[in-house]
Amino acid sequence: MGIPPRVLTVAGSDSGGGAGIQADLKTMLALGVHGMSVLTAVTAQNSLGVQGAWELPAEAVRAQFRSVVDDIGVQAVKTGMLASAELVETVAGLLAGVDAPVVVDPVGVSKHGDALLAASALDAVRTKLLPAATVATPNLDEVAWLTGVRVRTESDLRRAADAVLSHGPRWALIKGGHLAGDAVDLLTDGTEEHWLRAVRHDNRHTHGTGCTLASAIAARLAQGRSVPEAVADAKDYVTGAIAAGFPLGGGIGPVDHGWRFRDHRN
Ligand SMILES: Nc1ncnc2c1ncn2[C@@H]1O[C@H](COP(=O)(O)OP(=O)(O)OP(=O)(O)O)[C@@H](O)[C@H]1O
Ligand SMILES: Cc1ncc(CO)c(N)n1
Repeated sequence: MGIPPRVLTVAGSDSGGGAGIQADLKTMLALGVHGMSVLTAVTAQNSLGVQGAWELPAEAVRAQFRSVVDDIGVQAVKTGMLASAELVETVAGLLAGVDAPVVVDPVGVSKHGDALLAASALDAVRTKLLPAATVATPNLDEVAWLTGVRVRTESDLRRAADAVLSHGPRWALIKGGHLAGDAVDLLTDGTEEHWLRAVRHDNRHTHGTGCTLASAIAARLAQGRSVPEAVADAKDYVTGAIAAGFPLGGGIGPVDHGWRFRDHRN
């Protein structure tokens, strides 16, 4: 019996099930790895926004991390919502002792603009978390607050990537999902450049896109793919999940993490 690669997500809970830990674990199941979680915060969240958020003590984050890493082991780690400077520093310190690729999704705000990271944590993300990343996956708002670079067109993506790389991640994946036109992302390590282009799906049900993409990258890295291969495959997966996103509640519904399993005759 084959043992699947193990992937750890360090992130917050989204009670609505579209983003956060829930998106990460569903993505990992869909891509054939064993998903594990270190919870950093609990959010009360749905299709309309974030109604509340409670951060866990650093001690609880450390204990979950040690339980997983010391016994089970990890082939890749993904980080998402880290809430505060203290948790960013705690997680960055824990990652230093892990010999596995790390995907950092520097989550700042939710799709509705609700804060998921304290403003006081910005410096720790720049100086402690980004240097620990094999791949950092900021969206355009996150690029702006991390580097000051404002991306308005595709031609600005290269400058954004250079600014992110200057903080030390091995690769930067700049997500152009918030631009008009095709959904174009740029992956670069400063030497190689890979442009990832997908048709934009005219679907408002996109809750969880960023978490899903980062977790898919981590899953493929754990399966031994190179960074460019992992990102290309993750992009295909998230594009299909966005195309199949469905309405739930009164606002923005989730992407469909299970789109590859659906029996469309039902
Ligand atoms: N409407 C769309 N159609 C196709 N692809 C999209 C669409 N919107 C975003 N994407 C793609 O989805 C991926 C995630 O990008 P996005 O910029 O939405 O992340 P994000 O803002 O971090 O997500 P989140 O709101 O979950 O934090 C990228 O590959 C992006 O190009
Ligand atoms: C818990 C959580 N993490 C990440 C996101 C991404 O937007 C979200 N909405 N909620």
